[in-house]
Amino acid sequence: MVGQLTVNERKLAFLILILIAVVGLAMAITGADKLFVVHGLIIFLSALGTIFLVISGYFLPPPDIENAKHYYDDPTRAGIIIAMVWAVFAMFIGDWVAWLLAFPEMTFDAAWASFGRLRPVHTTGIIFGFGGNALIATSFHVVQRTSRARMPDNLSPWVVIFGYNLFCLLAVSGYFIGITQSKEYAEPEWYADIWLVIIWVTYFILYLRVLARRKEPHIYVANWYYMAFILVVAILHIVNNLAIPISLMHAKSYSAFSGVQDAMTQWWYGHNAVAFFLTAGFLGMLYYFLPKQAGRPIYSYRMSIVGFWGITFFYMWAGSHHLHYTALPTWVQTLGMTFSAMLLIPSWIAAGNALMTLNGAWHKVRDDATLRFMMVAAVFYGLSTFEGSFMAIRPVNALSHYTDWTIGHVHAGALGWVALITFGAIYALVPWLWKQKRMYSPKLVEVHFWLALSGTLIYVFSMWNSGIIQGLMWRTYNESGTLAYSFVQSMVEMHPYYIARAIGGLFFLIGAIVGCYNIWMTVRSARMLAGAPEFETPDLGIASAQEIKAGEQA
Ligand code: HEM
Ligand code: HEM
Ligand SMILES: [Cu+2]
Repeated sequence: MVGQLTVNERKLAFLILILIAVVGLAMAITGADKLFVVHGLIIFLSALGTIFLVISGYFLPPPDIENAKHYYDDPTRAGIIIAMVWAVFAMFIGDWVAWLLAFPEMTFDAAWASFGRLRPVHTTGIIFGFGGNALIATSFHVVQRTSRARMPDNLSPWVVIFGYNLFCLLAVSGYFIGITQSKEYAEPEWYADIWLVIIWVTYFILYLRVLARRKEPHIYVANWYYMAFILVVAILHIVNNLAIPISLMHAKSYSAFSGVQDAMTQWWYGHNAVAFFLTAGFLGMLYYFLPKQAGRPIYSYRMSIVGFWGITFFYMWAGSHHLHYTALPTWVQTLGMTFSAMLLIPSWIAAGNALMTLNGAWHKVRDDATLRFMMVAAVFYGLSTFEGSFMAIRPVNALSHYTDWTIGHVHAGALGWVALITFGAIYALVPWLWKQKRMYSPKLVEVHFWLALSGTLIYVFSMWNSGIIQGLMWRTYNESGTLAYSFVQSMVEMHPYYIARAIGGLFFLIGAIVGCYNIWMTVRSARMLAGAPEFETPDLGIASAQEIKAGEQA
């Protein structure tokens, strides 16, 4: 990593890290509560560790000029590996939580192992650790290729990757020890939030700087999706996390909002985190990697643009579907419901566009598990958005809300769509980046595919069953007008489904571990072949963005 930095960049990296270390140390020394001290130490040690990394390469010869003519891919390589580490960690915790729900005694009487703490470790680790790193890594790749422009400097992408992972580390370590502001998907406290703002703004500016250097007149549609992801996540994060810390030496803060305004702000955030983190960013991934891997232009470039504006506009208004039958004014609920129904149109435009792109390449879908990952992801994207629009209808939500149906919907999107498209993109990207003809073992990609697909189906089907049973049991009355079942009776009914879900999750986790092994072996064989003539990757084709776009004319 350091070998690629110029002398000035090394100095700057050193200074920035010293500054972070000082802040961490100050937090640790002045902290008025123990939790704050622990986080100060984590910041201090992370910066210190990275300083050693920089120092160890400080006197390496600076990069040659030749190098600067190539795309800068080291941060992408690092980002992919970090994403896979988060994947295994957070899926392991997810499966643990799944077993915990079936066997509640598994907490061993330890606070850190309770459901309330492990669950956000799973959601944050998987969405932000796995998903976020994969989005950052692939966006660096895509923006350089489709703009035919290199990173403007070598330091900024590393700042983004280091800074972002420090944020994830603060978040996840915090939940274990009991730091949370109790806002779903926005649990980290004020100092971590401020740090993320700095990193996210750096990321957005970096993205714009690459685009400003572009030699391609057109800005390819994948970049629009990635930019919407970066920009909107910044807005959501800043507004939802407005809070006042009880002091500058405490980890705790109070939200600037209260009551129903707080709820609405939170679900405007939570819903649009789904929209712009778990959807727009991954659609950017889809629109680049699927046509590339299929070797076909996008079916309709116009549809991809129309879909973009539909998704960005409609999603913004739909957040209130998380607050049906609450103190929120009915008209706001109705507004959210209406926009959720309309959302189906741009969602299916995107899913349909992806599937139609495969026309003429279906034999490749049959033979190539990487492409099949992407194809199935598009199908699950279509399914989960249909389900979401349906669940947003108020009377339907009366049944689904508070039940496992929601969890089933979440994981149809999260496993079926987000994780599968990511694995597809990573399996395409790893051989390109490490200059190999293909993955170490295409057989293992195939094995991963079937484990992931069966795991997803088992997970989603068991949650649909359990969710609908729960919903129906909770609303069944007997002749005297009282509830026919107690809550515990419904819990007993859930037990077999919870075990099934945990087994499905285990399949999914094993698949991810197989993926790690395969990626590791690909990287290793690339290292062993270092010095041998490089395989010319198809991806370096200059006119790539143009070719992918050419769909309509063809
Ligand atoms: C090995 C695979 C996985 C397993 C076993 C698993 C398991 C779980 C469990 C047990 C819960 C708690 C459910 C509850 O509160 O009743 C949960 C929640 C959640 N998981 Fe996963 N998960 C997995 C993968 C993923 C992935 C890949 C993502 C995202 C990309 C994800 C995102 C979420 C989200 C957003 C929630 C919160 C859902 C809600 O409260 O509505 N999970 N998961
Ligand atoms: C047209 C698109 C979609 C619509 C209209 C939609 C709608 C909904 C609705 C109505 C709920 C239930 C709210 C409740 O009863 O509490 C929900 C929950 C959720 N959906 Fe979707 N959904 C869509 C797509 C997706 C996708 C693609 C993903 C994931 C990649 C996703 C992730 C989630 C999550 C994480 C939750 C749980 C939030 C929570 O309570 O923690 N949704 N969605
Ligand atoms: Cu929503």
